Amino acid sequence: MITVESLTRRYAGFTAVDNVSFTALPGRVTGFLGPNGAGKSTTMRVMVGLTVPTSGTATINGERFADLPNPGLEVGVLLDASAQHAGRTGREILTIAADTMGLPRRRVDEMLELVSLTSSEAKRRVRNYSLGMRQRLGIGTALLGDPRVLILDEPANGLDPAGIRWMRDLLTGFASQGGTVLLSSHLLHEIEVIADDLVVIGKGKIVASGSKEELLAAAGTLVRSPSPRDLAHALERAGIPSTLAGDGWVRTDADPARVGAVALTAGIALTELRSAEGTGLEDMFLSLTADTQREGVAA
Ligand SMILES: Nc1ncnc2c1ncn2[C@@H]1O[C@H](COP(=O)(O)OP(=O)(O)OP(=O)(O)O)[C@@H](O)[C@H]1O
Repeated sequence: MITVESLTRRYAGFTAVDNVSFTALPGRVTGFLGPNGAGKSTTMRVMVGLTVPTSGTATINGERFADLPNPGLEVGVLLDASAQHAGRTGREILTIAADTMGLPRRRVDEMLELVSLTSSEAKRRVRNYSLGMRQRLGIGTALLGDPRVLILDEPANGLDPAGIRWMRDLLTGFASQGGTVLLSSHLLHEIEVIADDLVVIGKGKIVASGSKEELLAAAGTLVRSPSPRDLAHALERAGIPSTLAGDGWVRTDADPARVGAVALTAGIALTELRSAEGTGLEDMFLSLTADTQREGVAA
């Protein structure tokens, strides 16, 4: 289990991660989503002791990463597949990691087989690896110590379609045996297929978290108007809470018929009105993070 509590990380007056709390549970794949620069990598770096938090904590099975005696046996980490020593071969990288963790050398061959790197590829220097091969090697390194927790930043990056499916099966299999998986990805379709739980972050703050089903079902109503603020005020007067989602969109939990009636009574023109349910993860993601998107896109 991964527990993040009131985590904040500031850089010279800029708050990259702002009072973030969530858990990633055993037996489940938790998808960590957010626009570029939202704070995903920073949060994951704090989890694995690479970045010191300004305040708050991140623990793995109740312990801070820095306090784990042999961290590779508890948590497998893949944050940047290109950060591996480019002058070493794949086999050397796995062998050094196995020695560091006190694991038998046979684990190296088992991992090479698991991630489908051939023995001739394993002898090649990592600088000559393709991105997908580096990613496979990174996954092999993460799984070497047979950990119960995985923290993966964009693990599908660079993988071919068969590789993406392999990764999906690997991670769902890992979780189904009681493992905890936290993965970030911009591939929303991948997340939609694989994740049980979602944590959505925008501009350093959590904007939604919960089970995928809950979040997709509770998408509510999306309504668009040339006067979104007037609409939000009219809804408020009618006792309906709403949020401005940017680009004229307003999101509310009330059903579309009620929202339409309020707009009619208030004389506010609408350009679109629909239930957000069933629109899928991409629309949910874009509407939840519209205020924090560079492009200002809405659902
Ligand atoms: N060492 C640092 N010094 C200053 N700012 C930093 C540092 N590390 C991260 N940031 C800033 O913190 C913010 C969050 O970055 P982070 O890499 O966590 O985002 P992300 O959600 O992983 O983005 P992406 O989807 O693009 O990978 C960004 O604005 C980034 O520029």
